[in-house]
Amino acid sequence: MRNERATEKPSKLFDHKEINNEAPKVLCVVGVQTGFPKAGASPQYNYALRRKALRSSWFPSSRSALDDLHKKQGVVVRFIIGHTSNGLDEAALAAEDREFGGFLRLPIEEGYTSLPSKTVSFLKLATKLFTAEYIVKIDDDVYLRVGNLVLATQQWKRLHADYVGCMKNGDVYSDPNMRWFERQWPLLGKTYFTHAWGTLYVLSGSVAAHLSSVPDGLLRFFGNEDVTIGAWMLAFNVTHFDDRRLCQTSCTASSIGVYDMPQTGSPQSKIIPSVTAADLSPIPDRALSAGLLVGKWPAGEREGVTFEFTEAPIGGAAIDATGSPLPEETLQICRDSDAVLLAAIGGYKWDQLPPEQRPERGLLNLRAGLGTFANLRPAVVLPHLADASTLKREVVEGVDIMIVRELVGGIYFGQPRGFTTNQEGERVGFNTMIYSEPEVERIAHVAFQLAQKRKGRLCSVEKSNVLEVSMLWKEVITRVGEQYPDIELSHMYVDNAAMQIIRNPKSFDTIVTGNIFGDILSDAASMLTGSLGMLPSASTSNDGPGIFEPVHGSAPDIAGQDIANPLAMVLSAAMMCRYGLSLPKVAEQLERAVTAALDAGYRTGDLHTPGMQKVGCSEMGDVLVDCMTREFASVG
Ligand SMILES: NC(=O)c1ccc[n+]([C@@H]2O[C@H](COP(=O)([O-])OP(=O)(O)OC[C@H]3O[C@@H](n4cnc5c(N)ncnc54)[C@H](O)[C@@H]3O)[C@@H](O)[C@H]2O)c1
Ligand SMILES: CC(C)[C@H](C(=O)O)[C@@H](O)C(=O)O
Repeated sequence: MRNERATEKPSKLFDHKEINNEAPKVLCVVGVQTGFPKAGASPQYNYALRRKALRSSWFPSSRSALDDLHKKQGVVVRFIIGHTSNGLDEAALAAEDREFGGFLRLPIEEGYTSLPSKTVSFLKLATKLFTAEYIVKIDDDVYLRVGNLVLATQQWKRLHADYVGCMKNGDVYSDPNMRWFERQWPLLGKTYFTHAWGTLYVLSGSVAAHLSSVPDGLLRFFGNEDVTIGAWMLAFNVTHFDDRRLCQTSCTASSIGVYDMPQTGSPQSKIIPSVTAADLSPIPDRALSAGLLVGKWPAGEREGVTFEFTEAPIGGAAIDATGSPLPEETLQICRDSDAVLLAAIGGYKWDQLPPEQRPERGLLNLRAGLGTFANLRPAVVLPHLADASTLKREVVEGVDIMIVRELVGGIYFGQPRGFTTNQEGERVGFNTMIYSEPEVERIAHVAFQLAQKRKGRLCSVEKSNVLEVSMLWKEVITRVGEQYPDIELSHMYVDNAAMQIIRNPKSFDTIVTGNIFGDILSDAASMLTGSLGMLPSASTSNDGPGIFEPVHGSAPDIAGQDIANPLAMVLSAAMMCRYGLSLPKVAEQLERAVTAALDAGYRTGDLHTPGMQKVGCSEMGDVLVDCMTREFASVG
C-alpha cells in the first residue's frame, strides 16, 4: 500500500468545509449497486438473486440488523437503485423492501441513466441524508468485511485520504468492438490516468459533498464509471490512497473487499467452473456462502487451480424467477461445469404446488439429468462431538459409516406414479418401486470398491422379506459380491438396519441401499454425529460432473435466525474437491479448517454442549475463514 498522490494544500476547487452538518453523523454510507431485472439476463446477472446472496452473507438481512449496524458501528448499508416504469418490477421491489429493508431509492430512471450519473445521484442523496466521514460504492459481487472497513477508516483519516481504492491505469481502448471502448480516446494517451477500480472505492464525505454541489454540466463524463470518478478526483486535487485490502481475491485477516478481479491472462494451469444453486431460505444461502468462500480459498491456487463459480437457480428460487424448478439453462450450466456445489432446496412457500412443479422435482431432475446414481453419505463422529449426540458417548465415539445410496432409480423415479380413483370412487396416490439388474449392478460396484478402501465390510440394506424389488436387489448384490472376495458382505432388512444404526452404529462400515431407504437411514445416521448439519454428500456418475450438497434440507423452521450449522456445506465442498475435482490436498485443508474451528470450541446451537462457545451461522463462517487462513499459512 502506498500513497499514490498526496497534496500539501487543499485545492481551490475542493474545500473540506463544504459538508452538510445538519444531517445525522455516521462513519460510512455504503451503496451497493443493484438494478431491476433485465429481460434475458443469465442467472449470474440476476440482481434479485445477487441481493439474496449478499443478504445471506455480509449484507444485513433485516431492518433491525440494518439499524443495529447503523447504531453500533455508524455504518449505513443500502442497495442503491432508481425507479422503473415497469409496475411489476416496482411492486416486486417494494415487497422486497417491506420484507428486508435496505434500499436507497435514487431519483433516476434505471436503464436510461449512465452508471456515472447514477453514482452522482447516489452521492447527492447520501450526502443529503447523512453527514458521512466516508462514502463507499461497491458492486453486488463483493464480499465486504464491514469490521475491517471500520478499522481501516481510522488509517484513512490519519492519512487525510479522500479517494481510496485499488488504483490502476488501465488501457484506453479505441476499438469500438472492445468491451471497454472509450469514446473520448483521442483526448487520452494509451493508458488512463490513475483511478480506483470501480468495483469498490471510497470517497471522503467531504469530497462527495463537494462533488454533489458542482452544477450539472461542469464535469466531464467518460464511458466508464471508475474512470469518470477518477478524472474528477484528479480535478479536485485530492489525496489518493491505494489500498489493496479493497480488492482481494481471497479472504485474509485484513481484507476489506473480496472479489474476483477480471483477468486478461491467468497464471493458473487449470480453470474449474462449478455451479452453485440455492433456494430462497436464507439459512442454506449463508451456508452456501461459506462454501463459496471455500471456493475462493487460496489452497486452490497453491494446487495451480482457480475456482470459478457460476451461480444458477434451482428449486424455489428458480420457480420464482422462471416458473420452473430446474430451468433448462441451469441444467446446461451444470452439465458444462466440472462439479456442482448445491445448497438446499424447498420451503413452505412452495409446498402446495403440484408434484412436477415443486422445488424437490428440480433437485430430482438435476440428479437424473446428470445421471448421478451413486450418492455417498458419510456419517463420521468427530472426537470433539462425541458428546453432542443425543446418544451416549460410548455408542457413538469412533463411528465412521459410509452410506452408498442409489440416487436416480427406485420409488423416486419408478413409473407409473400419480393419483387416481379406485373402484370404490376413493382417491388413491401410488408410486412404483422398481430396480433393473444393471441399475443394482452399477451401484453395487461403487459400494464394493469403496468398502475395499475402507474396513472391507459391506452391508446391503433392503426389504427382501416383503418386496420383490428387494429380492432382486439382494440377488444382484450377492452375485456382484462374488467378484469381491476380499469384502465381507452382509444383508439386513431396512427396519432392522434402522434399529441397529441407533443401537450399535459401530457394527457398520459401508452400507449400500436403494433410494428411499438411503434417504431415511442417512438422516437417522446424522444424529450419531450430533446434527444433521454435519452431514455432507457426494453424488457421482460414471462420467460428467458430480453434485455435492449437504444431506440436510433448507431448514425452513429456523430460517432467518442465523443459527444453522454451515459445516455440512463446507464438508460438501471438501467432498467436491476429493471426489469431483481430484484435489485431495484442498479437501484435507478444508476438513482441517472444520476440525480447527471445533478444536477452538466453536459450536452452532445444534451441536452446543456446556463449556463450548455458541456461535451463529455467520460467525461460524467467519471462524472457518480465519481457520482456513491460518491453515494456509501453516501449510505455506
Ligand atoms: N437436498 C435437499 O435440498 C433437501 C434435503 C432434505 C429436505 N429438503 C427440503 O427442505 C425442506 C425442509 O425439509 P425438512 O424440514 O424435512 O428437512 P431439513 O433437513 O430442512 O430439516 C430437518 C430438521 O433439521 C434441522 N436442520 C437442518 N439443517 C440444519 C443445519 N444445517 N443446522 C441446524 N439444523 C438443521 C432443521 O431445522 C429441522 O428441524 C423441504 O422442502 C424438503 O423437501 C431438501
Ligand atoms: C428433497 C428430497 C427430494 C431429497 C431426497 O429425498 O432425496 C432429500 O430428502 C435428500 O435427502 O437429499
